[in-house]
Amino acid sequence: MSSAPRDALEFPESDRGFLEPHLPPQDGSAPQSDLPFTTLTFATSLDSSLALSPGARTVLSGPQSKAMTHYLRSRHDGIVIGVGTAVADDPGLNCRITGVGGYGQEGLAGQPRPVVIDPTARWEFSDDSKLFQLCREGRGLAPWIITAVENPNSQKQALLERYDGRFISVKMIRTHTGRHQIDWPDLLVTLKSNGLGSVMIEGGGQVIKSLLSPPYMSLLDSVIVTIAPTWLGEGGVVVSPARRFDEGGNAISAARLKNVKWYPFGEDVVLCGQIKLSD
Ligand SMILES: NC(=O)C1=CN([C@@H]2O[C@H](COP(=O)(O)OP(=O)(O)OC[C@H]3O[C@@H](n4cnc5c(N)ncnc54)[C@H](O)[C@@H]3O)[C@@H](O)[C@H]2O)C=CC1
Ligand SMILES: Nc1nc(O)c(N)c(N[C@@H]2O[C@H](COP(=O)(O)O)[C@@H](O)[C@H]2O)n1
Repeated sequence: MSSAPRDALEFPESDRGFLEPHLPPQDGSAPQSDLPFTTLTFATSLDSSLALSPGARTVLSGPQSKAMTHYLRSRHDGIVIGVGTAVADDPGLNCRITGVGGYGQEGLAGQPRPVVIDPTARWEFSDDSKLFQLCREGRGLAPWIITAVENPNSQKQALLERYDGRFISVKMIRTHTGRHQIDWPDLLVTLKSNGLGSVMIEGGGQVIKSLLSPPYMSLLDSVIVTIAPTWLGEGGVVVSPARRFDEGGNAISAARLKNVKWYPFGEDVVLCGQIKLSD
């Protein structure tokens, strides 16, 4: 054991039990699959915003639900975010729960692999980026960057490789508006084949919106949302999936949860459930 850094978080045993049915099984009871156990998890305001604006790092979770998110990180092998979040937040994407590697334990056991979806390899990370600071301090893993670019910038490649991160080039679909659209099953299979048996997808808005659309929402095993008692107001990064219509052309709900449980957590409430796929 080594001493835990000052930013270590506590998440007591007594708070962990309720999450267990919503987490990747620890007893090997998960069915054999090419796909990882996939959890969608994020924090939202009462007006369904993730952040004050696309470029603004915004604290929504209170101390208890923040610690819960770090516990979730300890229970998944990878954390997936979009490049918009990487650029806006310069995130750490490590697990800061006391007892994991770098937080009271030698090595990096319990640290998730950060995975950044960056179709055009536009993220201008450097040695000063938070992720690499944490790598140097032995408190986190280097990112894998998912891109459609076949030969990304060699300086960026060298920096990534210095910390044992890498670019992973995948095929992406181009939509009629010219945007890249990841093939989610293909990405998840790639992550599993690279050793990530479970992943949590944290956001941001575009990532969540695309995952909450058919057919991709069926890939989600679990959804865990922290709801903070605040309205961020107009101009926020809103989570609102594309509209859906029934055969008669009437608008229907875009996505719905089943097996829902609500847990008050400090001033926040944590909502756990699974995607309801049909009536
Ligand atoms: N409250 C919370 O829990 C969280 C808040 N955030 C916030 O969200 C904001 C960023 O959200 P966004 O601007 O929506 O950015 P984003 O993180 O969703 O990234 C958008 C970019 O990622 C790529 N991307 C996303 N989905 C893709 C797909 N399906 N296929 C291919 N490429 C895809 C594209 O390059 C796109 O431009 C930040 O302000 C951040 O702080 C982010 C994560 C969690
Ligand atoms: N659970 C949660 N609550 C919030 O209030 C948030 N703003 C986020 N954001 C996500 O966490 C990432 C930051 O992680 P580090 O603290 O830097 O490790 C951020 O990039 C979002 O993915 N999440």
